[in-house]
Amino acid sequence: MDLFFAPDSGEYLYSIAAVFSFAAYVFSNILWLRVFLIIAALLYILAGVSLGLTSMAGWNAAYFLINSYHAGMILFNKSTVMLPDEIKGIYKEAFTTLTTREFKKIIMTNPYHAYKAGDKIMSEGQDTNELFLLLSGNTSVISSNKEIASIASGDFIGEMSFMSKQTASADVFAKDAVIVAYWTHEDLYKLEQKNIKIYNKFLTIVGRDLVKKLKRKNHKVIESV
Ligand SMILES: Nc1ncnc2c1ncn2[C@@H]1O[C@@H]2COP(=O)(O)O[C@H]2[C@H]1O
Repeated sequence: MDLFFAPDSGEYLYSIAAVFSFAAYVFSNILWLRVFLIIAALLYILAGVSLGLTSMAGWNAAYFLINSYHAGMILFNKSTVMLPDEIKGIYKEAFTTLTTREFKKIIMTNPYHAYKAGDKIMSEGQDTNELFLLLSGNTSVISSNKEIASIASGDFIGEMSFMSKQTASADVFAKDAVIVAYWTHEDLYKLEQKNIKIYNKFLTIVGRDLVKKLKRKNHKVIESV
């Protein structure tokens, strides 16, 4: 404490705080930036108390609280959550670019839809407003009265019309009991506005799904030649 109240200690603390503030802006990683600003704010508070500058201490207490809150939120969002069994495998297969918390939040945007065997999920040529993710069950993709593909759990349905802004390219029927998570285009627009980083990760996942389907189609064509 003596050292703290020693003459010049306020000046030293102020200088060290300034170094931490300066260093904070070197980081492009927002968490480290905030951690350094938290340390700097603490040092400014001590400097303010030591120098008898109440407003310096007061304002930095406010900065300390704001940055602590945001750093806490970043760590909270990074922390792992338990995923329900029906989505654990799907997460590991395709969604690991999102944190488990982000994935859980996205997948639970709307209550799941359930379909019985034979139910039509999408109609060729119709405008679609929903993008589905098949959580369980199997579906059949039908065009010109022929099954052109089947879609299993972990795959999207309706991603083509979502990406191309065109009508559905085929009919899709449930082959057995099917459960899907879904997003309206409005849901995804809201996600884009609210969190562009998560939205871009989500779009990349949808893009990968399309590539996977294209590869499957290529294999089929090669096999049939
Ligand atoms: N060749 C294919 N392989 C896998 N899925 C397909 C294929 N063609 C169409 N689909 C799916 O069927 C859906 C019909 O609606 P969309 O065109 O929006 O999106 C389509 C895909 O999800």
